[in-house]
Amino acid sequence: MATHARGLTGAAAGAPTAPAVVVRDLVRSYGTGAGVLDGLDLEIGRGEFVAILGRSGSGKSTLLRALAGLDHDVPGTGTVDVPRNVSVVFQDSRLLPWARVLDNVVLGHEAPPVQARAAGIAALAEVGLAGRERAWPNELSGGEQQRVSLARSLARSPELLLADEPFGALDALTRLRMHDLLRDLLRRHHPTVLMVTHDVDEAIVLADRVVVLDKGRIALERRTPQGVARPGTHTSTHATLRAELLDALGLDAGTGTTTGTTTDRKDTP
Ligand SMILES: Nc1ncnc2c1ncn2[C@@H]1O[C@H](COP(=O)(O)OP(=O)(O)OP(=O)(O)O)[C@@H](O)[C@H]1O
Repeated sequence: MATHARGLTGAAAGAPTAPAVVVRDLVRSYGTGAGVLDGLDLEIGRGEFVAILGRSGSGKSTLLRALAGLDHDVPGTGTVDVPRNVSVVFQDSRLLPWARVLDNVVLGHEAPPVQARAAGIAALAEVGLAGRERAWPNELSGGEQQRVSLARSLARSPELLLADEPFGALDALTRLRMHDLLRDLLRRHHPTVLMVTHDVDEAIVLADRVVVLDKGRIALERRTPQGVARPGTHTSTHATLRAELLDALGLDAGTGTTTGTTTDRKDTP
């Protein structure tokens, strides 16, 4: 069976340069067919932001769920090492409609109630929702609900933030505002981030490194212009990288739009 080790052990735990996430030979298969993940290897450095692209059904969410430890019912092998404190943000904010905003943020928080509420109030202020603590989720816009979702993650000071198409349901303008907010939050909190997205441009402008999944393995990985090049890697300009990623996704670079190029486009009639 696959293992999901919480917390790095041994020499890795004490070494400042040790990766935050280490995935080795990860196999996941839902049925009797070919594995959705087929011996995938991935390392993510501490504080690094990795975006995962891939065609629909390429296994992006399956990988994210494995890192989140949410896949105990999925047969597979391999090892996943992640930090102890992991938060997940999904495409839909998953707020409880019967709980006020602050209660949604602190629900399940491990700290004593007073500290949890203080952390929740601070996190809501950080995402620009100071004063909305007592609002009900249905009184908020989609973008505001996603801000609450980010606040809920932030309030837990995660070492690893996993995001599954966190801005996928938002309109283009709100999405750009959320990009600015996320950058701002990451500058202050420095978690390690793995974000699944269908948007090639979003991946390039936000992440340090972009990884393309195909047939359950990594087909391509590239540093972005803002990513720090390491020995053995190369850094491209946005346009070059975009063309390269689209090619790896089997898309034509000419299909881009002003709001971003999504990897879903081929599947859309
Ligand atoms: N619970 C499940 N039971 C059976 N098959 C599943 C299950 N979850 C996912 N799959 C299958 O595994 C494959 C990979 O799914 P996954 O959700 O990881 O893909 P994805 O790359 O995130 O796709 P998308 O971009 O469309 O969200 C798909 O073929 C999907 O149908």
